[in-house]
Amino acid sequence: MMPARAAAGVPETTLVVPALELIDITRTYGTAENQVHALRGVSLTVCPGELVAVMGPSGSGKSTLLTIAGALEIASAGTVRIGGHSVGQLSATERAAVRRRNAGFVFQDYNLIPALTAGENVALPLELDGRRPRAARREARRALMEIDAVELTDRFPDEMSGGQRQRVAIARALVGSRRLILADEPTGALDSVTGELVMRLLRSRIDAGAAGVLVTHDARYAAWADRTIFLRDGQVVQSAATPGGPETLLGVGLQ
Ligand SMILES: Nc1ncnc2c1ncn2[C@@H]1O[C@H](COP(=O)(O)OP(=O)(O)OP(=O)(O)O)[C@@H](O)[C@H]1O
Repeated sequence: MMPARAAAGVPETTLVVPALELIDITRTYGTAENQVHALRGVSLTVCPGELVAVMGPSGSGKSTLLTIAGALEIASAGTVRIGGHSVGQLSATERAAVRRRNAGFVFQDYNLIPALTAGENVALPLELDGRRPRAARREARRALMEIDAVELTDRFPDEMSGGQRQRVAIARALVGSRRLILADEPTGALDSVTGELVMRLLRSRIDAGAAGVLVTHDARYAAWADRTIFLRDGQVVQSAATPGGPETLLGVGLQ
């Protein structure tokens, strides 16, 4: 008998191109006796519609993993594919273009451009990608509105608190149609209500088809992810689905 999906004209298997593939990634800093092995053979695949949380003690390699995932840094060994494109062989300019089009980044230190207002900071990635300035500004304003920060549109970063800068940085990561969101402690400087708002926004982008990697120390926020991986000394020591919320993540001995 013909399977129901085939009978309905639906292909049996649909090929999903992962938004991010890290295959056997190693990252070593320094030389000889000063060598630090930040990542040792880490593999991670994140598909559209999936949010993966990364937890682990300080120095375990979480930020390194994220910067390599976003092609900001090059791996010492291993393969990185973003949206199916291998980034290892690309020039710095080509990598920047792949990153800009595909990935939205929230950095630990926000990385806003001091000479630009919040609105201009958020609009910048769209403008760099060829969007007309007025349309980019309109979209930036919408992104700021979503995160309850539209009143910051005309303010410069040094006129904002840490939490306000963080909200602008999140708007910049989510603006446009980026298919991969990489967030390093995006809730660090935020009160718990705003933290929840950020996670709801991130989750709705993921549910609309983006993919995400979220570095967090907080199991409450990791519970918004579909899966959590735990790093220790640059290696994945555990990977757990999170259907039951934070309870499933507690008690794994992370300090
Ligand atoms: N640019 C660098 N040069 C030398 N060593 C580095 C560099 N970046 C990271 N490291 C080292 O690599 C290891 C992993 O660092 P990483 O910042 O990825 O850890 P982390 O888990 O994000 O830590 P935290 O939670 O404190 O942010 C650490 O030992 C760190 O000192």
